[in-house]
Amino acid sequence: MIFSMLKKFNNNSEWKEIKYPQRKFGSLKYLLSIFIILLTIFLLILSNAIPSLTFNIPVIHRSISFNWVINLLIVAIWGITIYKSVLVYFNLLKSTKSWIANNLAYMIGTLKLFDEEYFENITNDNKVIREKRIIRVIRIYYKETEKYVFVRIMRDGDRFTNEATKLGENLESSLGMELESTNMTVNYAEYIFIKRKDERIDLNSMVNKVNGSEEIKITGNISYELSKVPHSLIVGGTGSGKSFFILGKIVNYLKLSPQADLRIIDPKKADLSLLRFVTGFENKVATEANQICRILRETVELMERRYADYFNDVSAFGKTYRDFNLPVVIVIFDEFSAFMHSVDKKVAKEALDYVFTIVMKGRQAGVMIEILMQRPSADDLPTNIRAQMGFKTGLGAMDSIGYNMIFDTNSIEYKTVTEKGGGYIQIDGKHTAPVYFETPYIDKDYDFITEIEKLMKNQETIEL
Ligand SMILES: Nc1ncnc2c1ncn2[C@@H]1O[C@H](COP(=O)(O)OP(=O)(O)OP(=O)(O)O)[C@@H](O)[C@H]1O
Repeated sequence: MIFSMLKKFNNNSEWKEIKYPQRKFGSLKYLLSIFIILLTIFLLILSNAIPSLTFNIPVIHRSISFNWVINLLIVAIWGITIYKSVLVYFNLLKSTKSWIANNLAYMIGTLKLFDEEYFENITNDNKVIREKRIIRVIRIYYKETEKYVFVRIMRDGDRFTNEATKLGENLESSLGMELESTNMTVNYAEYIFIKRKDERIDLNSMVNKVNGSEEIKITGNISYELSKVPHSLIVGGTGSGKSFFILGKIVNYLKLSPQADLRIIDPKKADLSLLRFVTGFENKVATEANQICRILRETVELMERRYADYFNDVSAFGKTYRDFNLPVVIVIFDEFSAFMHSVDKKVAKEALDYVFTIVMKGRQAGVMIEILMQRPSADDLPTNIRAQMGFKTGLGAMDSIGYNMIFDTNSIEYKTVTEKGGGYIQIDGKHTAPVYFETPYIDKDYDFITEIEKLMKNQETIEL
């Protein structure tokens, strides 16, 4: 029994209900439990349950004579008292340990997430006393894992049903933890908090070697393997940090081994187009429609060549470009929707067909695409392409319609993004819902072009 109690006490991964108002664990009860423990020890000695102890106190033992009824009574009282005192201590420990329960109960109190009604009582001298009683309390459950705290607020059709979906910020400040993601269902609103606060990383910590393969790190808590999440969508308005994010990614893709083979599409001839002045990028930057289609066509041809050369018999079963040490090929397509609107339908269709082929077939051959756009528009980026984007980010302040378009979900409570480079991210296989993040920090004096030139000089032979 004690073991099962211990197990129950230690098991944080079960859902626990928040009690409101909380039961006070007063000092009287604490003193009483000490008294019970002392009494238990005394009775243990008297009832001969600890022979070694009775051996040490022969005077007490011999001076009292018991008949069997008294002995039985003592054993019964002993059993009950030891059970009660252990319970009291476990509850005491539990009440001090569960700061989550305490903080959530405090939140219920401060936000008045309960309903009260007046009841009338008649006293002995026939006086009518009106007293307030709590008749309904918002139902909150929580559970803990090593990394997360889950808080579930039940939606029972009462006045708390709507409230349940709006408590993200209050929960964040009550628990002092960062909201990682939310999950809204008809029956409950679930908030998932990360115990270890996520950290913005530095640009130079983005590539990590993990178990022989390279990981791209986005924040302290978020990282992914390119070979598993090949295609990306980055959405953000002017000044949201899109360019810094993609330039940071470019620098780090050039640090991969073998070094990534990058192709840049910048129809607005903005920052990215300047890379054409960097040695090695001359033929890999496109700004005009015909160049853009050429780069896309050449990338598709390279992909087909890789399939013909490396994946043309059963020995390639289950293998990817990494098994043949091929460099990853990444097309970075900036201002995608602006391009689609600025060219005639035939060119737009040709470009879209190439993009579609890459997103459908590119993963195994290591041919990938990153699409950047200002606004997420279902018309500009067809659903069949969007659905293949395993890495999605929405940067900067955006309305929920914008976020919903990127992440295909409308059950998330998004907080206002004020930080430059802040936004929401969802990576397939890593997140089940978008989470807040900040792009790797880049110093304002950082010289991208010089850094990229340096990295290109170190370039190994790249397959063409
Ligand atoms: N990761 C970052 N680290 C440091 N500062 C950043 C970061 N991201 C953005 N900023 C700041 O925000 C400013 C705007 O970022 P950026 O130029 O990337 O926006 P943008 O979305 O590309 O806008 P536009 O489309 O107008 O180019 C930068 O000049 C920089 O000061």
